Amino acid sequence: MSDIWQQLSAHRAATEATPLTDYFAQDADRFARYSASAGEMLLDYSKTALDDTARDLLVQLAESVDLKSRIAAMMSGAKINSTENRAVLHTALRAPKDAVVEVDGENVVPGIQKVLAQMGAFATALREGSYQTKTGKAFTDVVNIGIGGSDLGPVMATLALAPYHDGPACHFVSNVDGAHIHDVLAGLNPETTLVVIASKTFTTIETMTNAETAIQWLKGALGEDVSTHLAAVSTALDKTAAMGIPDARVFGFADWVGGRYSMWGPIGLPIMIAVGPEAFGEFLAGSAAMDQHFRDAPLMENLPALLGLIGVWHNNICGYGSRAVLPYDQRLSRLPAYLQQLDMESNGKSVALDGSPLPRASGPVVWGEPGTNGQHAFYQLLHQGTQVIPTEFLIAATGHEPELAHQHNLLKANCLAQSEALMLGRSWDEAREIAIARGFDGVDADRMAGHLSFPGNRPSVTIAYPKLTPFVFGQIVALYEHRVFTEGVIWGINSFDQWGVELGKELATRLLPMVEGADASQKDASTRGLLAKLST
Ligand SMILES: O=P(O)(O)OC[C@H]1O[C@](O)(CO)[C@@H](O)[C@@H]1O
Repeated sequence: MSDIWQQLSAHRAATEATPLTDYFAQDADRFARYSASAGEMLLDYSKTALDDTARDLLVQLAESVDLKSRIAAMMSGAKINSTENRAVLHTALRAPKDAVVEVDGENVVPGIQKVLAQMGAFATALREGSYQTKTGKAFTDVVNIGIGGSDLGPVMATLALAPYHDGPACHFVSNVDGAHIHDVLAGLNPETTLVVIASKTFTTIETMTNAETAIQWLKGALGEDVSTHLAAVSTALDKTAAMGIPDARVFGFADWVGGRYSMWGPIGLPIMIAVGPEAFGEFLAGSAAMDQHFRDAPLMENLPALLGLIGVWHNNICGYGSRAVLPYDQRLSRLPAYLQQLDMESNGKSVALDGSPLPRASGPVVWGEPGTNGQHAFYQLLHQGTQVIPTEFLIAATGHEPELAHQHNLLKANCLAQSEALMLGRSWDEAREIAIARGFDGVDADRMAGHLSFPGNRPSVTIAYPKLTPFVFGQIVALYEHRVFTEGVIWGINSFDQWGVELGKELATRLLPMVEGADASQKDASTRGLLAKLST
C-alpha cells in the first residue's frame, strides 16, 4: 500500500504542470470517461487532474484496503465502530422491508419497520389534525429541540424538501444560547405547538436545557400537564420517561445508529411531519438506491467511492487541505453545514484504528455556501487566492418553479461558468489585452495584467441530477455518507466515533460554577482574565 502512495506522489510530481485543458485536448471522450452515474445522478470529475494512471492507482489503493469487504462488513452489521464496540447500521434504517440485517444474531429490520410505522401513524394523525392539542385543536407548529446529528439533518431536509412540505410548520432550536429558543418560541402559540425533544443520548446539555425551557413555556400557557404537547426521539427510553413524555410518543432507536447518520430513522420525525410518510419513504428509497450502488457498482463506476478517491487525491497527493461544497440549489443551503458534521466529526481523526498516529493527513476542512451567493462573497479567493481549494458543484436540470425557468437557466449558466473559469483561468497576455482595452498602457497595463489574470487549473467536480425530489435528496446525502466512509477506510480510521468532542464538554461543566462566581484561581491567566471580563 505504501508503494501505491509513493507511485501516486511520483505521478503527481511528473504531471503537476500539465494544464487541465491538455487532458481535454488529448482525449475527445474525456467527459464520458471521467464521469459516472448512479441512476439519473451524474458525477463529472473530468475537470480534475486525474488521468488514467492516477485513477488506476487510486482504485488500487481502494482495493488494497479491501473497500468492498469493508462496505459489506458495515452493511451486514459487523461491529466496525471498534472504539465503542458498535455496529454501524444507518443503511438498515432505509433497507427494504424484507432485508435481513443481523446484530448479535438478531434481525434488526422488523424493529426498524415497526418504529417507522409508528412514526408514520403519528405524523399522519398530526398532519390530519386527528391527534389534537390539549384544548382539542389541530397542531399548527412543531418545534424540534436537538443539536448536531439530532438537528442538522432535519433542518437541512425540511429546507431541501420545501416544495413537498404540506404538514405543520417545523421550527428548530439547537443552540444553548437562550437567544435561539427565545426567538423561535416568540413567534409561536403554545396552545397549538408540539415540542419534539430529539437526543440520541438524552443527556446533551444544550438539548436538556432547551427542553426544560420549552416545557416551562408550555406549562405557562397550558398548566402543569403538558404531556399532550411533547414527543421524544432517543435511544434512552428510561430518560424520556423521567422527563414525563408518554411512551406512546417516544420513538426509539438503537446505539448502532450514529448521531450524524440518524435522520433516516426517528430523528427524521420532523421531516416526516413536514412532508408526510410517503415523501419520507421516497427519501429513504433514494438513499437505499445509493446504498445498493455503493455496494454493487465496480469502483470505477462507483460514485461514492470515486468521490472519496478524488478527495484522497486532492487532500493527500495534491496537498489541498480544504474543500468547498457549492450547491447551486438554494434548497440545499444547509448541506455544507450538515457535511461539516458528517465529514469533519467522522474523519477529523489523528490516529489509526489501532491507536497509532496516522502517517498522512485525514479529513480536510469542509465548507461552502449555495451558489450564486458565494460568488459574491468568497469566490474571489477560489479564483485568485494563493491556496488551491477543490470545489464540488451540485446542480439540478430543472427547478420546481416552471414559471421561473429563466432563473433556473441563469443558475445553471453560473454553475457551469464557475467550473469553467476555475479550470481555464486567464493568461497574463490575455489579461494585458483586457487592460489595454480598458485604457491602460505601458507599465500600467503590465501592472493591471497581474490583477486581471487567473491561474486556472483549479479542480472541481460537478454532481448533476434531474430535480431535487425526495428520492434525489436521499441519494445525495447517502452519496456523501459513503464518500466519508470510503475516505475513512483508506486512511485506516474509525469514522464512527467522536472522542474529540469530549474535552470541551467536560471543561464547560467545570467552568460553569466559575462563570457563576466560584474560585477560578487554578485556571490559566487567559481564562481567568476572560472570566473577569465576562462577569456580570
Ligand atoms: O443526539 P445527542 O445525543 O443529543 O447528541 C447530539 C450530538 O452531540 C454529539 O455527540 C457531539 O457532541 C454528536 O455526535 C451528536 O450528533
